[in-house]
Amino acid sequence: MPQPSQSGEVRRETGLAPPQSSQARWRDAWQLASGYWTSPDWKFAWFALITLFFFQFGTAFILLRTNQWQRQFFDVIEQRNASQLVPLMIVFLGIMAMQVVMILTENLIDGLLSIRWRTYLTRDYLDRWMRRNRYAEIERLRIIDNPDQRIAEDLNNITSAVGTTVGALHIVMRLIGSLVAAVTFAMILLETAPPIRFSLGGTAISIPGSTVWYAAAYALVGSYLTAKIGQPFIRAMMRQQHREADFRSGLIHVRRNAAQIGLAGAVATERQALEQSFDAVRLNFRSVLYGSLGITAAGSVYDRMGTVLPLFIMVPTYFAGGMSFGQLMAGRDAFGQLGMQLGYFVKSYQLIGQQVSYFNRIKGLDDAIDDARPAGIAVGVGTPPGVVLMTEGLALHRPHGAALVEVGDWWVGVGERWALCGPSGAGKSTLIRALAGLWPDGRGRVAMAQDSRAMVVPQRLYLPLGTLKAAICFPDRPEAHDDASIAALLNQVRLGHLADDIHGVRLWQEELSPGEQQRIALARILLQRPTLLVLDEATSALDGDNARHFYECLGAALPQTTIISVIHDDALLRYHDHRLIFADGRVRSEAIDTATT
Ligand SMILES: Nc1ncnc2c1ncn2[C@@H]1O[C@H](COP(=O)(O)OP(=O)(O)OP(=O)(O)O)[C@@H](O)[C@H]1O
Repeated sequence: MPQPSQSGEVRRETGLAPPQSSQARWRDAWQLASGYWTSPDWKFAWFALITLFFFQFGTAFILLRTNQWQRQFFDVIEQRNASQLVPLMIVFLGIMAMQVVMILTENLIDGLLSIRWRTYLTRDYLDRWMRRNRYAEIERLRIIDNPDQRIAEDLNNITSAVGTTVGALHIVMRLIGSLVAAVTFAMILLETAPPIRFSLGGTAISIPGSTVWYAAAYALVGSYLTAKIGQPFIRAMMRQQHREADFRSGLIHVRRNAAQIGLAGAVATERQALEQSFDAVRLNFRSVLYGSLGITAAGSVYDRMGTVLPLFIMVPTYFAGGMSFGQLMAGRDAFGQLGMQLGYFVKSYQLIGQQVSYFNRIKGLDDAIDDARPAGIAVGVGTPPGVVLMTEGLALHRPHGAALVEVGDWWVGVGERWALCGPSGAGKSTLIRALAGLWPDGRGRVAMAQDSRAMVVPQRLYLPLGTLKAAICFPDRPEAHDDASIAALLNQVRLGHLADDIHGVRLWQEELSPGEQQRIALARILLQRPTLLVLDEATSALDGDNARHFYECLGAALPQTTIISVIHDDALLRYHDHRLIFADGRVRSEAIDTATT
């Protein structure tokens, strides 16, 4: 049964995680968000942060000036004073110009900060995800779903400033701006607000600033109700992201295996599986939709009420001659602004909910990266003279602890050629992974000679995107080798017909047959000239003649190279001098009499 990790995220097959405590959630979010401000880019980061912070005061100042302007404007109308209209219009244009300049500058800084922050986080996560083979380990154990989406999309959504998603910093800045503006408008309202008078137990009580209190109460009640209405929406959003990601990875899986699915006549089955996966998206979308409708309804009632409620509250004072028409209109604007700023939470509830789910998913990735268990199998360097590879007390386990095969002590001498034989599933490929340091489950030790240059060739070769030359030279850069030697190699491995195409950029992994890919592997080996070569069924797709040619090329070109190869075909035993036989969870070694094979 998969267990929840520290973040509460569980392995994908169990679905959504139980909710985290809000304290832990805030701590994790803080850790993720704060790193950039102490990174090498800290000067720009702080410059942008401080500038954006002060811009919030600038925005509040502009809102204040607009409010004062409204008051003057409506007073001029009440007094029918036409001569003041032109000067007021000029002031209005000035305020508007200031506002436009501020918005543009703020957007520019926001955008630059967003991409630099994202760059920092993306590099950090790529480093940590790929360091010490964590990315392969996460896939091998299927710890979390879609780490790619978390790095590409969730980090973008957290740091974003422009576009459809409003990022975390943007929301924080708007909250600060709202607070500053709320204080400013509370001061304006205080100017004209009559006190609230009532008697308590015979004592007359007077609280100054009635309108301010009404606006604050209005915003708090609105925020509370929206928070309540919004809770199911957040849960539905988190579910939606998981399901969207599953649907997308299903599509990618079908695309990658298109030919195999067609050959198996399984198009209808796969189509149905995709439909089911999309059904999960579709059904949950209803919850997202109904949740967002609830929030939208709450938001629009809140907005509408905010425009008339202050008039009903202040009109009695106006009728009693306690304020001018301009003050009434400016008071209504101030009430609306105060309510809007205090109630930013109302409007931003969806955004905060989305951010919480992005942070949670990134935290899940963090846990998966940091969740590295101590390796049971130690891999090191240093062997006795004449030994190129050795194991000591090596036992291989399955990922969840069950024993797979007991290898014990095994020494491979310089120049020896070992065949690893045994039934399917006995653990031959797992031993090779352990030798390469990619299988930590088990106990014992693997050591390699200090000066050895090892190369591991799996059954299915990895061909990077790009030219055929890049695929042959990999992991070297293509420029490291000249075209003529690559063409000669292609001839040597019986792929001479591709020699004119080495600069063609194509999907070589899809285009070349498995047997051709195994001959590309041979070309790579001849180019790299390793001192220790480990082959895992590297000729499984070749016909008998080409498989023999493969080993004969190795024998001729790399006579000193030590070779360990997993084989199923006894006809290839003649190219080896020892074999390691896997049977019943153990191994035994024996010498091969090459004269009789
Ligand atoms: N990532 C993994 N997660 C869980 N089990 C695994 C994983 N990789 C391998 N195994 C299991 O370990 C066992 C040994 O697999 P391995 O690939 O080493 O066998 P093999 O001897 O190379 O087989 P074959 O000859 O068919 O290639 C198998 O039962 C396999 O299911």
